[in-house]
Amino acid sequence: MTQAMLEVKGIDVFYGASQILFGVDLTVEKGQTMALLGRNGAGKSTTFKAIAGIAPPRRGEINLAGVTVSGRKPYRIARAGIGYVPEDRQVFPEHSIEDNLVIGTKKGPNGEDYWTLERVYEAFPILAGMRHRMAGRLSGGEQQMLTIARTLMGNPEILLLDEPSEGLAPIIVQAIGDLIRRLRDMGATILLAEQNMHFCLGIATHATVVDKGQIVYRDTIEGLRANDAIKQRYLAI
Ligand SMILES: Nc1ncnc2c1ncn2[C@@H]1O[C@H](COP(=O)(O)OP(=O)(O)OP(=O)(O)O)[C@@H](O)[C@H]1O
Repeated sequence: MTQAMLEVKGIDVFYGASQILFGVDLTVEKGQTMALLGRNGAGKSTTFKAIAGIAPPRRGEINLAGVTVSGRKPYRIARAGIGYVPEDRQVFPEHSIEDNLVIGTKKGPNGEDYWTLERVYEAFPILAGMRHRMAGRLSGGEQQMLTIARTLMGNPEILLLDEPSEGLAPIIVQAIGDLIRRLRDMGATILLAEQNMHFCLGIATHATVVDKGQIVYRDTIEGLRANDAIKQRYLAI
């Protein structure tokens, strides 16, 4: 049996006294692009925050390549190989694109150094063309790309993308989609949270649906595409 890259096992997450996640199970195998779908407020971002160690689960555990990472501080989880790209694009605005990328440079947990400045510029030609521009002067879509690129510079084992298409113009959404597809085709392991199911249908290989803090469905993306009942019930199309 192949070992899962990411295994979320029965996590309960609370914000203060309110329980937000109820026994969430989620598995991502190496090389999969898993879409985590659900309505606004369903618990997608909270699941990501739990994995990244920002909202530590009260029960359950999270394993990366068989090693338990839940309970560690966020920086140690990042160092273990979880590359988390939060919803709010976080760039260093007073620094150039190139400086932002260099700041993110790190070998992977097993010494991997596939992602170098050169390779990132190859994958993100739009960033290469303006490498000396201040990050604060980029558009929202360009900042989103820079945040993804900077996270890749840390050579993560798995990339967590929280609603990368949110608030962006359709043409930029398409460019971000093309980029994620390229990463997928290179064999990257990706967990992608989205409200926009249509965006995921052309990108993801698998889908998990969360509703009211519980997992209600998991299948291949083809399975989801063919399942009108699930789409209507949980994804409001
Ligand atoms: N810091 C917080 N304190 C209390 N409740 C919160 C907090 N953050 C989120 N919630 C609540 O947790 C639930 C799940 O939110 P979450 O952000 O995980 O949903 P989501 O599926 O990512 O939706 P969105 O698309 O809006 O980001 C919502 O009911 C939300 O109101």
